[in-house]
Amino acid sequence: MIEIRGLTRRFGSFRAVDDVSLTVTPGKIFGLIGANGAGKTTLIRMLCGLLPPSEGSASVFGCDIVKDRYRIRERIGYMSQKFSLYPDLTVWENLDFYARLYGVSDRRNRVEELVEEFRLKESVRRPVYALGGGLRQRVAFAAALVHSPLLLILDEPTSGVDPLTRRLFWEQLYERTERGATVLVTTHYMDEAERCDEVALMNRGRIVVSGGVREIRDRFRSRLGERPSLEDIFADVIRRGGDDDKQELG
Ligand SMILES: Nc1ncnc2c1ncn2[C@@H]1O[C@H](COP(=O)(O)OP(=O)(O)OP(=O)(O)O)[C@@H](O)[C@H]1O
Repeated sequence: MIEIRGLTRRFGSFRAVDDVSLTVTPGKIFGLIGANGAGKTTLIRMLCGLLPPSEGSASVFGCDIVKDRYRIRERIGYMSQKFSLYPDLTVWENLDFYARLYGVSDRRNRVEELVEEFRLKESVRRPVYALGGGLRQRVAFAAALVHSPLLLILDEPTSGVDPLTRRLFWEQLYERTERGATVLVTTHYMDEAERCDEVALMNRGRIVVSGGVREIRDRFRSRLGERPSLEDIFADVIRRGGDDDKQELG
């Protein structure tokens, strides 16, 4: 679904993303984990065709992120950290706007479906500026799904939202993957990392651990005990300088 080979993005001499290679398997939830400034958003913006790479290459749905960027953008559902909704429009108008933008054929039905799924019924006539943070995130998530994309790229969708909304988000992500979609999600919540099928930990622009959650745990078992948490594993790798885990643990 996503193939990344040696992707690098420099800002001046600073490498925000540094020689990243990754594969995201179709139908899975892939978690990109890392502290603030690790390079997650920069990597995602390149994958969405919003920022050209300095070096390396990547493909999404087999489309090149530079040459075919417009085709990629049409086919993914991207929820950025930045506020993507129109504050003066109502919830319904925002969803309808995005449905129109993506050429959704039965707009009314699709918007109604999303209102139902994201429990927005009471808020449909309210302007977005008047909504609380959790509700706004729900609307932004619904907007990213309006064209039923097969790939969802979500940049910290649960940052600052209430526990109920977080649960709703995760239920939605499981449901989407069950229906065949693929999800790439960034987070710095470790409990959310544990909910993913596959994860990659980013530190200072580089991927320092990646793989299936179970497989990563197995790799670290001898070193960190019977059932190490991802938090223990990530803390251990970063403490030891990041890049050396593969050489040391094989
Ligand atoms: N346009 C830019 N110009 C210069 N530096 C940038 C630019 N965009 C990002 N950076 C720098 O690149 C680094 C990685 O930023 P990025 O936003 O990708 O990190 P992140 O892991 O997504 O963190 P956060 O969770 O805070 O968004 C940071 O040090 C940031 O200051």
